Amino acid sequence: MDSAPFAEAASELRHQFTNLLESLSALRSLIDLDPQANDEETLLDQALHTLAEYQDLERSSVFLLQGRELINYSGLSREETAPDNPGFPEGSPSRGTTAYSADSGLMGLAVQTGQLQHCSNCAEDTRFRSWDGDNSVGSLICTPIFHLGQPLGVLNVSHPAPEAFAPWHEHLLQVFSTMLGYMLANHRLVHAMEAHVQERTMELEEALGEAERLKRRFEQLAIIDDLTRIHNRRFLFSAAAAEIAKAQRYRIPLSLMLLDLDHFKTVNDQYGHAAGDRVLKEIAAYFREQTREGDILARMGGEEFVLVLPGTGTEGAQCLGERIRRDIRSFQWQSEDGREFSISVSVGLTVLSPGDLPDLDSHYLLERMLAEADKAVYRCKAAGRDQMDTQDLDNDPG
Ligand SMILES: Nc1nc2c(ncn2[C@@H]2O[C@H](COP(=O)(O)OP(=O)(O)OP(=O)(O)O)[C@@H](O)[C@H]2O)c(=O)[nH]1
Repeated sequence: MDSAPFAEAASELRHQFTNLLESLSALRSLIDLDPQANDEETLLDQALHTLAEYQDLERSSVFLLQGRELINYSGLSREETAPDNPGFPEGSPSRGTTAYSADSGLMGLAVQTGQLQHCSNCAEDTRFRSWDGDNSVGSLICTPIFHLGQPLGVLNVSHPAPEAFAPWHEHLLQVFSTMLGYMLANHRLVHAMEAHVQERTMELEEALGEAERLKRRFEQLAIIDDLTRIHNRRFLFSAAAAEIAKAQRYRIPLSLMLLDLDHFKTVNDQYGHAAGDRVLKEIAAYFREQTREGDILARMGGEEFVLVLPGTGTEGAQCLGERIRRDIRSFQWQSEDGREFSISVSVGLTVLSPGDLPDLDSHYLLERMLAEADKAVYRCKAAGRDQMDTQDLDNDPG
């Protein structure tokens, strides 16, 4: 019995079995690619490498659809399948520079019909148009890449010899391009989500920044007097108590001055409320000029201001208070209708000297200093205004 046909059949079977195994290996390697790790071009390059690793393909490339054009994204020739030599085949168009109409040619046909296009003898097939006069293509398969019914591009494999591809090549490429479609869609989805998350994160950061600015603005507004733009009573109570605590701890003097404008009601009554407002603003600005860094200036309310001077004892504070009194007396204002007027101020001073009442709570001490300064102001008013009086804190133990 002639055993040759059996040997031939066995050899063919072995050949087909090897092809099947290699096809499965190519598909398995494709599954192993991480679609999230790379950009689209790298992903396609890696996909073509897995294909070339297991199959006898001379060239392969992927063209992606952009509008009505197919743009080359990845390409590989046999020589380049060495691990450290990825890229386009020599002489073929470089990445991203060649565009084919998606409405014509073999690739166009693949996109339009959604069917694999197999050109087994390119020299004689009228559907085939060579790249820039390249006649080295004998066989070509263009497989459409689709995902959920949407065309994404075309996977091309070619061989210089005609009739190079068998039906199992077509089957493999169809499965391969379907999986490639899933990978591409997955990759785009992940990246679109990442971009979306990044955009939302930036928006959130901007909103947080804005909220922080608004918070600071409101905090600022809460401690600033509307009319004069200097600090208000709320600020005074927290800031001055802290300064008093510091003065007690480091045993340094601290002066507190209450400045109460005299007969301010008369200013409003005689020259108008607008003139009164202007006086308050300008006097606040003048007080600000007189303060040093670290001093606290606040409008207590109405026509009453407070100056807290850390590190300043009785002599320095009296000197400043007297200068302020004289200056204010000398200022001339004008009403809306051109009448000139001046005002005066009564200054009540109290001084915390080093070692004074060290055990008292700073908030309580502040209240006490304000009350003492108020007594001093009261005495000024009673004595005819436009003067300064000092109330010694020790003279009136709480
Ligand atoms: N224009 C203006 N007037 C204010 C403001 N706040 C308080 N006043 C006025 O300041 C005046 C304070 O009057 P009084 O408390 O009687 O004190 P005074 O007239 O200065 O008299 P003495 O303090 O006793 O010298 C009132 O007429 C208030 O209406 C303000 O923001 N703008």
